[in-house]
Amino acid sequence: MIAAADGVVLQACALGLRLQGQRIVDQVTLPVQRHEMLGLIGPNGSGKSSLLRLLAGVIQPNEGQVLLQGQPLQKMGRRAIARELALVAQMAETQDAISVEDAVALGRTPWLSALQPFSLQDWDAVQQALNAVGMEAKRHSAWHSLSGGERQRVHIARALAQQPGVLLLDEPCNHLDIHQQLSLMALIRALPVTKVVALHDLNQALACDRVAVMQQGRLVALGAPAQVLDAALLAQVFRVEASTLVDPWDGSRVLRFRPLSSS
Ligand SMILES: Nc1ncnc2c1ncn2[C@@H]1O[C@H](COP(=O)(O)OP(=O)(O)OP(=O)(O)O)[C@@H](O)[C@H]1O
Repeated sequence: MIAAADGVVLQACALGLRLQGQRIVDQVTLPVQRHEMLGLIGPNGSGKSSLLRLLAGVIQPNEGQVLLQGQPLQKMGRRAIARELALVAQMAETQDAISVEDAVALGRTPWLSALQPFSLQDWDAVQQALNAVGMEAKRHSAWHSLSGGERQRVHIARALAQQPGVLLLDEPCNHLDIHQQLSLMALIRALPVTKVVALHDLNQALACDRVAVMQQGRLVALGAPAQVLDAALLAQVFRVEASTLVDPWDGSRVLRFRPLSSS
């Protein structure tokens, strides 16, 4: 559990985003605690990706602001932000003619300068990141030769090589087989950094420290998964009837769903 004294590292303050006259993110205030794993959940189109992009400074809000370590993101340079925070976007792309190792090495960019060229320490960070996602055997492979799941792992390795204090991940388990999903979630959970993870699998969300629930651009609930993900919220936000089972293997809670009729 996260102690309040750990402090807030990233904060959305009354954030609003409008696109083509539509409210995509609406008055979202969300403090992210140091070293917590915060699951960001909500139905398709509820604004999860948009909120992550706002939190990363990739897009600018129409209202409110984002504070990173207490500083307004809009006043920070890209390089300063990239030293603190990495975003692994959904379906992120990379230049075709690049090796896996070079794609991961791009994560070191915020730390390099004319006076500080790529060093052994940078290669160490790349090596560790490749090991963490189990892609060291493919380090010399061409990016375009990878499967969808392997590309996803390389994107995560690039973010890890960046060595940020805050990691934002947009549906990191997309394209991954069940073994890779479980090992990636365990890897993410064990990282000694602050994590905000957009997830569709509500059973994966149960393993987060807290969950933030989005609906039509608004933050409608925030708290411990066991408290937040009750039958009433699941019906109202996700339009499902849920039952809770207990896994006899370890006693953990498992959710099962049936769709509610749309009427
Ligand atoms: N560039 C854009 N222009 C107009 N509308 C947009 C744009 N980007 C996103 N939207 C709209 O904003 C809403 C929220 O999209 P967003 O991708 O943030 O939702 P999401 O919760 O991440 O969805 P999903 O679970 O399907 O990935 C959607 O209705 C989407 O169509």
